[in-house]
Amino acid sequence: MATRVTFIGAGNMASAIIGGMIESGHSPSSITATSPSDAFLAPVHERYGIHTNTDNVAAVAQADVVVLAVKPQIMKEVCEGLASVVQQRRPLLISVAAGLDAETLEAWLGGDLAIVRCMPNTPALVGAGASGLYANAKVSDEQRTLATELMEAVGLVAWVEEEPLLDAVTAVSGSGPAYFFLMFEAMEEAGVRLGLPAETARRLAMQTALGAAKMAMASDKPPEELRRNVMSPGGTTERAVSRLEQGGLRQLMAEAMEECAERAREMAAELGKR
Ligand SMILES: NC(=O)C1=CN([C@@H]2O[C@H](COP(=O)(O)OP(=O)(O)OC[C@H]3O[C@@H](n4cnc5c(N)ncnc54)[C@H](O)[C@@H]3O)[C@@H](O)[C@H]2O)C=CC1
Ligand SMILES: O=C(O)[C@@H]1CCC=N1
Repeated sequence: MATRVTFIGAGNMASAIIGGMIESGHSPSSITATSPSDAFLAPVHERYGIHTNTDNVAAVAQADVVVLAVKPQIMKEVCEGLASVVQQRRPLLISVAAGLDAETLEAWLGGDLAIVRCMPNTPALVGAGASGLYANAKVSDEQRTLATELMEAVGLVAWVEEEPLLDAVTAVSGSGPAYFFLMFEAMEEAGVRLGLPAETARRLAMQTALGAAKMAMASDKPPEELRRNVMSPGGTTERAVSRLEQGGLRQLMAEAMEECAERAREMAAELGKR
């Protein structure tokens, strides 16, 4: 029988993973999503044909894998409500919440449990996600494989062996799509200032990002060399890139990503002691 996966929460991240799983051939009948609100459940049910349930406990009672996909701020309440069914059923637990560490989650769920922490990103929706995974000591090799298979269905998987590194994963890929979306906004605005229709500037910017990512992934050359290949000496790209360097792009990225990881640590401290 297919592995039965229950998502607690049916928001942006859960829907992205569910959409990607179905796209990659996972049977909708083996997936359930929960939410206290039908407003979140109706769209995922209609779009993907999965089971939905407003009762978390009933949905977990049938599950082999439980993906905890609610906001970190309500995770304690959700976990405590699930502790008894989880202790009975003992599914593999996968938390996608930023910050919250495995020890805290395990304690909220009643202790002695196999927990995988996963930091995914929303491009999972189109099968192009990037997830960092960490397993606590109770996760078996078989369960690691299961978590890998689940998340590989929606994109790239990278395991980290030290839990704090998930905050770095959050800074690179969990929050990363937003950096690129911001870049698209900025490139579109600048393209419009240079006279292009907004739609044309947007489509050119996105296709360029896609092309650059595909090319860099297919190449054995480092990004620096690929960049230099675009920069003809004395040409246009050199002028643009030196403006970005003068403006401190690298330092700005370093600072933004440090802030991101710091916020994940703060959230863990704030929420863990509740
Ligand atoms: N949005 C993103 O790009 C990413 C989000 N995450 C993590 O994913 C988690 C969810 O984030 P989003 O999907 O963005 O939030 P969201 O607000 O879109 O979704 C949260 C979902 O939880 C449901 N919910 C609320 N109370 C509940 C309860 N008591 N029982 C069951 N479901 C309940 C809501 O109805 C909603 O469906 C967070 O912990 C976040 O840190 C991780 C990586 C990326
Ligand atoms: O912004 C957040 O807190 C979540 C975690 C990573 C992406 N979105």
